[in-house]
Amino acid sequence: MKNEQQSLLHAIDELSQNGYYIWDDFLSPKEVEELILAIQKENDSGEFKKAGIGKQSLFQLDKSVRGDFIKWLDRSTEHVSVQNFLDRIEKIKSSLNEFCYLGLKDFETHFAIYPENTFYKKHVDRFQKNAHRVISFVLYLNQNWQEKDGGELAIYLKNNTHIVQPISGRLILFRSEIEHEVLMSYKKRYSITGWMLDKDMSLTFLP
Ligand SMILES: O=C(O)CCC(=O)C(=O)O
Ligand SMILES: [Fe+2]
Repeated sequence: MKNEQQSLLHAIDELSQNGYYIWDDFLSPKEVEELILAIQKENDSGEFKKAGIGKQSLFQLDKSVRGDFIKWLDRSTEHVSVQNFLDRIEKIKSSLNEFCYLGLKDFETHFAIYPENTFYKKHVDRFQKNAHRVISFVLYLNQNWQEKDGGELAIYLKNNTHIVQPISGRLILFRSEIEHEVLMSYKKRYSITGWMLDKDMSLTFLP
């Protein structure tokens, strides 16, 4: 059994070699449970908004591209489970800077709910108008996920496609310029998605 520091170093090593890393049991079932309760509470109080594509003036809503609903997260959250998750991500970010000199300055993250029969078409997270996303991460919160539920993440690597099941407690990290897609989800799908940035979040409107 690896200790926390060894797991972290292993993740960073794999991420830098392969461009992505799947970290199973990143959170315990109890931690996942608490995050699901937090998501449901926010959703019940109407905090989720239909997700758009593009930034600022380019922002648009288009159900034929993505069907998820999101709620942005930050440190002011009342949910301790979210604060703990943000701390874990912060630690990965610092280690990536320490060992890979990525110069990451900040990260942004949101809860995501994909209702039944929704998807997110093939895209990249880093593009001309959103050039500051360096590493994407997604934590999955789908207890008892089964093949028939769908909603897998397809990542399109140079020579092969990797299909990632959105299993509870699993974190995936990948370079934001890699093409990827959320396949049709036949069951309500919960996750936390985020991006590590090479600029302070308040400055990302700058080139
Ligand atoms: O939920 C996932 O598996 C990926 C989500 C995604 O690609 C995005 O929000 O940009
Ligand atoms: Fe994405």
